[in-house]
Amino acid sequence: MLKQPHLKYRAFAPISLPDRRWPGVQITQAPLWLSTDLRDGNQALIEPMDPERKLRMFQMLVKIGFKEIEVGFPSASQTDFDFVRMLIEDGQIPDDVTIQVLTQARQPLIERTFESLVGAKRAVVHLYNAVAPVMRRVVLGMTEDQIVDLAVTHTAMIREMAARQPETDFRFEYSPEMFSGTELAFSKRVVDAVTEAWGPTPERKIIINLPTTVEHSTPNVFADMVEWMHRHIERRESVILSVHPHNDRGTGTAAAELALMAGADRIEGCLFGNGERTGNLDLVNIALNLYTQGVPPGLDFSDIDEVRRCVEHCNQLPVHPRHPYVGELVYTSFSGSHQDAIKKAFSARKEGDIWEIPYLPIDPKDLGRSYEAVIRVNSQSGKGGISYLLESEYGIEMPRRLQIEFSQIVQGVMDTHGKELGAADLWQIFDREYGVKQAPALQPQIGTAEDGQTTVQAQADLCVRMIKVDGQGRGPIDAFVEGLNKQLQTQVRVLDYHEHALGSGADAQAVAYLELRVGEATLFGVGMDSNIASASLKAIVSGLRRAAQRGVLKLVRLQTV
Ligand SMILES: CC(=O)SCCNC(=O)CCNC(=O)[C@H](O)C(C)(C)COP(=O)(O)OP(=O)(O)OC[C@H]1O[C@@H](n2cnc3c(N)ncnc32)[C@H](O)[C@@H]1OP(=O)(O)O
Ligand SMILES: CC(C)C(=O)C(=O)O
Repeated sequence: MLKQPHLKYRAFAPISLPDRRWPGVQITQAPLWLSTDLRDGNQALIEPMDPERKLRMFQMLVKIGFKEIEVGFPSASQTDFDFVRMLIEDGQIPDDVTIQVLTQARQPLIERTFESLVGAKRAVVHLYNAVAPVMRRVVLGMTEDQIVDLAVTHTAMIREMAARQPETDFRFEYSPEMFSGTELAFSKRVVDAVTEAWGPTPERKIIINLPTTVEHSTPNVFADMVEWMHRHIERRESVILSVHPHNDRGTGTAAAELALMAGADRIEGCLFGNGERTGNLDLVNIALNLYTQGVPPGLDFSDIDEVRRCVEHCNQLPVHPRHPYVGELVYTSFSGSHQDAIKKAFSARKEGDIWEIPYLPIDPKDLGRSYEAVIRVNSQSGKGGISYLLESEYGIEMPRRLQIEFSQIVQGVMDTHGKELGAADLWQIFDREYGVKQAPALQPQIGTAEDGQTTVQAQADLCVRMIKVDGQGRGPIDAFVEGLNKQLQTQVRVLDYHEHALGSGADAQAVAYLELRVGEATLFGVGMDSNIASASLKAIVSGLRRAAQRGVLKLVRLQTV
């Protein structure tokens, strides 16, 4: 065994392009898109799609807005051949959509390919052959000249066959397979020869597609290679320069974006990055990256979960929960500081503002997702997340110091159970702690004394005892506290007061949050009632009951009801 096994690998070589321009380029428009889900994606599946799945995928791609769709390798299998026939014969191809099919540079395969396309209005015939040194040497056993000849001969053959089926508007794509592992000068030689053999014009361009069949360099090297081709190939004005990245190093998206900056016009890939090995380029990722820069991608992902369901059904492969833009967890923050920032940014945001929500690069609603899962609470969460959930799901707008108090209570529960808490769990904890829903009746009678002061008579169940309250003050709260203090050894003071309405119309409720000083302790009480004064009095009782449970409340007189 080798002592240093890494020494069997060769490092990729940088490209000499000192005046490279791509690093300063900004992408300001969407590329032409080609979905190869039904070809490169399909050929990588454990079980290739059956006709039902193929059609469902095709229809989804059309619905998303793809105008060029590679639908298969019709000479490879009867299933692929029949699918192309079905699309054509059943009129499944909309007028503004062009199908594309792949073939090797072998006459019988090309003949079969043309057979599959009889009757199509438009089609792109896509020819490939490997050009990289290892493929020339090991797989094809051909010299450079023979490779050029292979490509040119079969391009000419396709041209002739296309001329024999004039009812179809044929376009042509050529891929020097393994371009990213090939000497640039040789790629240019093959591509120029093929372009000449096809004879494109600026009005009827050839598609030259540069694949990273296997990604084996950093994306800047691929960008250099694309820019070099963009600047050196002949008849550039008659060429649509396309790229076809794979994702072996996990940088397929970066490679595609840098390639666009380097001069590529068109991108091939699959939805959510299905495809050989680590997959093809993820087209959704690129499209939505553009979207978040204010560039319309021309593809519709406004119901991204529908697309995901379709892709999972057709590919019989799951999409990872952390997959960009679509994963189940990608709009969810668990950690406290993220939740805090999101909550504050949502509160500060006004209709029509630029989207600037920290930790949320895109508005989930733009993709048909809700804000429900944006914040989830576990042991990493803080007050921001907890209060966001109670506010968004139950309309509870806790004042800041109550948020701090309540988050410590939640943390205690979390430390005991260690599980995620949903909004309903938080509401249960809140209700249990502050006794909101089952608050004891107060039966308050609020009146006005001769001197204009407010009078309150009520009964208050303080856990330890039910007491009768009879007080007078500047308002109902003041009067109630005055009445309470006459009977309490531990004196009560109201430090802060917040209230808001919950719901509207006949069912509207007021929620009051009162911060109390009870002896040496400071704590909150919460009250809910259809009457705002009663909600406040209930909040005081709620706080005192909590104080009693902690043993910090002492009565002076035992004046029971
Ligand atoms: C990077 C890519 O994704 S390219 C697309 C790859 N996709 C597929 O291969 C899926 C569909 N393919 C198939 O079903 C089959 O490979 C077929 C039907 C096309 C051909 O099958 P077979 O004739 O049995 O050949 P096989 O698959 O073993 O291919 C190898 C032969 O094709 C030759 N070959 C490979 N690529 C090409 C090409 N682009 N042009 C011409 N010949 C080629 C090889 O040199 C080899 O030739 P040899 O038999 O003389 O050694
Ligand atoms: C046929 C070509 C474009 C291909 O699929 C690849 O090189 O990955």
